[in-house]
Amino acid sequence: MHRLLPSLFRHLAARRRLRRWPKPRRFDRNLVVIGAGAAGLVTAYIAAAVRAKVTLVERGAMGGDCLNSGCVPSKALIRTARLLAQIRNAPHYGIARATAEFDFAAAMARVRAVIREVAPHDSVERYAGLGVEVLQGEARIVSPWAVEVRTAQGTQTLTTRAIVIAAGARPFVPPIPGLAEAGYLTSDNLWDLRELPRRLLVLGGGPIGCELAQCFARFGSRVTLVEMAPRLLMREDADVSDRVAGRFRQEGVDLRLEHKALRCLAEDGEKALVAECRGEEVRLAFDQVLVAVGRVANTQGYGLEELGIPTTPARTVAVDECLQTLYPNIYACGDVAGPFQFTHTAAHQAWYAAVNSLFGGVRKFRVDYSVIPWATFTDPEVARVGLNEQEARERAVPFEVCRYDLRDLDRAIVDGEAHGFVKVLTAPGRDKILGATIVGEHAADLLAEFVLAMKHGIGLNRLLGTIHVYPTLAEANKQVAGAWKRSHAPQGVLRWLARYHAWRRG
Ligand SMILES: Cc1cc2nc3c(=O)[nH]c(=O)nc-3n(C[C@H](O)[C@H](O)[C@H](O)COP(=O)(O)OP(=O)(O)OC[C@H]3O[C@@H](n4cnc5c(N)ncnc54)[C@H](O)[C@@H]3O)c2cc1C
Ligand SMILES: NC(=O)c1ccc[n+]([C@@H]2O[C@H](COP(=O)([O-])OP(=O)(O)OC[C@H]3O[C@@H](n4cnc5c(N)ncnc54)[C@H](O)[C@@H]3O)[C@@H](O)[C@H]2O)c1
Repeated sequence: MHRLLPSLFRHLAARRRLRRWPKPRRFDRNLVVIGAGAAGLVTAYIAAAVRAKVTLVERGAMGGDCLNSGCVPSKALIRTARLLAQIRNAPHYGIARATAEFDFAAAMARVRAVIREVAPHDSVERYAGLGVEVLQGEARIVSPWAVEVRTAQGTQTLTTRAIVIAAGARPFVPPIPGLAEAGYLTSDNLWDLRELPRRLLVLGGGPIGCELAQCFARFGSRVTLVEMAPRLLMREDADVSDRVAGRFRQEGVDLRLEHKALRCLAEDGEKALVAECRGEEVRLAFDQVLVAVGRVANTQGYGLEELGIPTTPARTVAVDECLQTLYPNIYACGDVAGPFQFTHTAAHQAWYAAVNSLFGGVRKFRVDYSVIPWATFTDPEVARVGLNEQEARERAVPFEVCRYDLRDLDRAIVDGEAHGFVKVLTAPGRDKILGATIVGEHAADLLAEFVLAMKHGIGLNRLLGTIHVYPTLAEANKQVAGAWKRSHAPQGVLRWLARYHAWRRG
């Protein structure tokens, strides 16, 4: 009962807050969704599928960050970079001479072509066909019951039963003196480049910094990666970061870990970043700098301040476990709400935002964050679901670790890609999977089996009992289950069996 009380009080307070605003007698819409990125598109899709009258408002390009400046362009660029790396590695496969004449402008043109090819999936036409009204303009919440939309044709105010905020995030640009004067790239404007930077400084060793630093190094830029933490991809375990850092160094990336950016300067016709490393100042020259030090939610300028909807210390819109804001009919999902910043988590939350905003009066659902996977598409690829070692320790969750090294896997050897590992955390003495990390070729695809297993409570014993095609990379998942089984073999029974067989031999 005591657990229900706070949520009951919250509910009553939210209702009281709503009553302060004049309620229309009739509503134009059941739902207005702000933002047509992954979160907003999926919210609108679900609302239309259950026959609600829904309007989706987008001020920029349909598809948001993922399609236009995030996942799609970055993965298209990675494809080109990977091909170049493979061509360089051709002698390893018995091809004595394979040369490539790389054309950066053409690679960027391909990126734009890929965006155009994917764009119909997120287009106004597709969503109109699904029953969503799409307005291309700037939305502003003027009351919990009304959204004002400014389009090229004029301004209109829509009354609505519910609102879902899916306004996304943007690159965070730190206040580094001289940075604005030096001019900088972010994941928003990088795609406008037509000439390959000769020396590229990448600020930030998170997923964006790592994926793009490796691409540009493979294209032939001299890349310096500056990261203030002691390792890359700090959310992953140290053995994961080490594998990625090792490859980066091999490929010529100048890794500057434990370097904190202090200021940018222009001297002798050259731009440079001054960073601090263990009390010393280091000068790093560059032609272009890419800022990739995190993304910050869009929470200003569209009515949250006026309605008094608060933000969290992480600067996202404050929502409860059902994605509800301070108002019972306003929800938020995707990057604007956090805590994750992925396309698939935005889409996952969107189901809850749509269903809770439309049917919350009857029943509300808490977002299930129990099994969240993600991947960083570097080479080697890094993929994870559930806990890793550092998180398990931080949360004081008891665990055991089993590992399988991909250098032993037949298919990885055949492919000339025998590197990386699969690491699984299990509950002590049991085969219950607490988390899995894969480093290596196609890690993100291989992870799907662990995601399914965790979601449906399938343990390593049942994974071991599942036939995997030979020779595939997916066999690594079975191999790690085998490693777990061997380390948990009942020693007493085995000793007894050895005696039994000896007795049988006479
Ligand atoms: C370089 C890069 C690579 C990435 N790679 C991956 C990846 O491989 N896998 C992955 O899962 N994730 C990846 N991400 C993250 C992923 O792109 C985001 O998590 C995802 O796009 C978030 O979706 P969203 O709908 O919450 O926000 P967004 O896609 O940002 O959509 C929000 C939309 O709201 C609109 N909007 C905002 N305010 C208003 C307003 N007032 N009126 C009207 N419209 C408004 C914006 O114009 C925008 O289109 C990557 C991100 C970057 C930058
Ligand atoms: N493959 C994917 O799924 C994918 C790819 C790209 C981005 N994303 C999403 O986008 C989000 C943002 O990515 P990101 O890489 O920009 O941010 P991030 O927060 O993940 O990493 C930023 C890094 O910059 C470092 N940093 C911050 N300030 C610094 C400074 N002044 N000097 C040096 N280093 C500094 C931080 O220590 C951190 O390691 C990710 O969290 C992820 O959710 C996902």
